[in-house]
Amino acid sequence: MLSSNNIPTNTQPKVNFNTNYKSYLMPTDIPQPPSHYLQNSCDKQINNDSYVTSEPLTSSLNVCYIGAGYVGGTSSAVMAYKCPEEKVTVTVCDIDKKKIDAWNSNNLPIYEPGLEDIVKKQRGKNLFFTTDLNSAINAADIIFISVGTPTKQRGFGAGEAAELKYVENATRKIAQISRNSKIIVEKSTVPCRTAEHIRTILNTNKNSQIKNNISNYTTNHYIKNNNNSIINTNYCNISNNFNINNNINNTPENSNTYCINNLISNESNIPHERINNHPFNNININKTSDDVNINNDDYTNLIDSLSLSNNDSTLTDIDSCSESNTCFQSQDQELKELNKQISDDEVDIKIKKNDDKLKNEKSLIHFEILSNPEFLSEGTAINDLLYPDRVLIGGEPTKEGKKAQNILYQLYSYWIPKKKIITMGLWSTELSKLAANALLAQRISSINALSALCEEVGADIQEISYACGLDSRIGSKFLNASVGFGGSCFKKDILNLVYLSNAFKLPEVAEYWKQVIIMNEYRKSKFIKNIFTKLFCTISGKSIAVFGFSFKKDTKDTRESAAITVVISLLQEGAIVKLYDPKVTKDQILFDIKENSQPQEINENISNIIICNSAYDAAYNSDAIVICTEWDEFKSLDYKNIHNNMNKPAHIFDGRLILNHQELKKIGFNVEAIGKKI
Ligand SMILES: NC(=O)c1ccc[n+]([C@@H]2O[C@H](COP(=O)([O-])OP(=O)(O)OC[C@H]3O[C@@H](n4cnc5c(N)ncnc54)[C@H](O)[C@@H]3O)[C@@H](O)[C@H]2O)c1
Ligand SMILES: O=c1ccn([C@@H]2O[C@H](COP(=O)(O)OP(=O)(O)O[C@H]3O[C@H](CO)[C@@H](O)[C@H](O)[C@H]3O)[C@@H](O)[C@H]2O)c(=O)[nH]1
Repeated sequence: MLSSNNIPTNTQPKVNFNTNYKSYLMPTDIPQPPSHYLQNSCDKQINNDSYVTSEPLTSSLNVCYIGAGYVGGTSSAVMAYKCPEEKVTVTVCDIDKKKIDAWNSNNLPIYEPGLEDIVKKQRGKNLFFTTDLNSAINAADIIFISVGTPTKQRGFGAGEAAELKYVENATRKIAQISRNSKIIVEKSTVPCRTAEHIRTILNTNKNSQIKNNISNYTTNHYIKNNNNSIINTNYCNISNNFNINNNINNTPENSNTYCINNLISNESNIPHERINNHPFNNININKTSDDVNINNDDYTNLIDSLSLSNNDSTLTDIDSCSESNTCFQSQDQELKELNKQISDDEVDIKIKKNDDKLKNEKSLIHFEILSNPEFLSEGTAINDLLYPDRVLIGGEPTKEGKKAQNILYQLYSYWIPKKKIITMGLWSTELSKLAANALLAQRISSINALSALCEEVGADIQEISYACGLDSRIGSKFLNASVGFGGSCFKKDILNLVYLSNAFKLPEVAEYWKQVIIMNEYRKSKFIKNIFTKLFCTISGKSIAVFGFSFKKDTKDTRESAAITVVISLLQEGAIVKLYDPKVTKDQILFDIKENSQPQEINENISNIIICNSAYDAAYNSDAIVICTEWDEFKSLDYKNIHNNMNKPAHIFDGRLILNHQELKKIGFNVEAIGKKI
């Protein structure tokens, strides 16, 4: 049985929230839903009935997640845990072997309360982690794309737009590999209308389409070939190592792909955009010491054998041999057999026959795209996935679209009350995700803007939050003032919204949302400036203990953590930073400091940071404590003892409002906190 020790539990009395559940889905040790869970179902149903039917899933489902990060790893595990093992198999794949190895080990790549127990329970039963994308994609009925969509660093939209190359790569991979129809689900957070791009890429690159292209090009090739002798003077080095991947690499230095492209374009004058779509752009032909020279006949036969093969094994062989030369060996064998003169007529007939067959095959593959954004928060991911406020399923209002929505709806209803599963249009679903994050972040920036005012006028931001939160129209959540919000999502998703607004020529809308980020940066810098001022306007040579480095408690994720900005600023002022975080590793901390330092500062910054094993070690002989993350353990430290071992006057700067400030004052600390005068 599952040990629920680390799975988030709820102390509320058990609620039998869905009597339709089969008993094996509700063993008694599964964490129970929060008491409000069933009562507050969504106020407004968006025409659910027109999208879904009550048909249950009739056959078993193979689910694949592409991307084994925070979202792919946790949501797949919960899906495997909550669905019947004999009905739903979940395979999570990633190109990062280290990450997959970690998912398959006792040392998971991410920390989330409750995650380890669930993974240990399901792994090897109906939950699998693999780097074998091809097999996972091939076997899947439903594929969730859960790769990263960070802010673009270069080129158009740099600093604002979402980097969609990982989504596109995953999509192209699906197109290349798929041999049957699939439902493709956008799980990653993407800009509005990305589903349209995914659909276009899939439909123009599906495997049979690729074969069609090959055969068309081959036709050109032969005709050209017989009309002039260019090919006779061209020799092409092709290694015996085929590797289908998504990297289009046209540089002559790196790959012979260039050679093949040149060959094709020189010969047949095919425009470059067509070359870019050519299947050989998806076949990376690496140079190795085993390079072989392929002459005209072998080359044409090679194309012939690729394009005219009646079964799928040729491409499958190539797919599966990315790290060995076995495929080419068999290819080579095939070439020898095929190495005979074929008359033009024969070729044309052969191509025609295959084109008809392939066109037929192509028409059978259908990809239906759904949008199903994830709303989990780090640190509470398992609870959020078990008891989400809502699940959005966006799809096309077509027969196929509704059918696909219905399948996903049925899958989720294994553990989520049906009223919480909302079906709606694709674009609304995509935008809802950005909107939700923008609204949440906006609340924090609003309260943080007020906190700055509180510090000047003598009001207390916690009292303001309490007073405002009691208004049921406002609500009390996400009104905690802090040193600033962090995490991998808020900033990037708002920037994405800003980019989208500008792209649609709505500069006022863009400016409005941008202000949420400007306020967040302001909140961090005001906090840092206060530390500087209260330490007598010089920090140089002083020891500052920093408590917490992750962007919030209960996660070891440090992406966009406010602590990074605080620590870098302290180091820039010449402080010795003694840092303690209960979960973040030393390597991660040093990586973040290096990444965020100016090149000329890196060495000095690294030599002035000491990673400590406890809060007590960090505070020992320090001049000040700076709380950056609200880890629970910081609330119950022996601050009297800590104070005794600090340089005097001992300062404490509470960037998370988690400490008892009056008690600390009594001990003798100089206490400063966000949004109040102590
Ligand atoms: N982290 C969160 O709390 C959270 C919550 C909700 C939504 N999201 C969104 O979900 C998406 C994923 O976020 P994350 O935090 O899980 O990212 P992550 O960086 O933790 O994981 C992404 C994974 O995708 C893998 N990957 C990239 N390209 C691949 C490919 N072609 N094939 C296979 N694997 C590939 C990477 O190796 C990486 O392991 C983002 O769009 C994010 O905005 C994140
Ligand atoms: O009142 C608050 C609440 C949060 N924070 C900070 O805001 C940041 C984000 O916190 P949170 O939203 O809890 O964590 P995330 O994991 O970033 O989750 C957000 O981003 C995810 C990725 O898109 C979404 O799925 C979630 O719904 C959304 O809450 C953290 O630094 C928190 O410390 C505050 O300062 N004050």
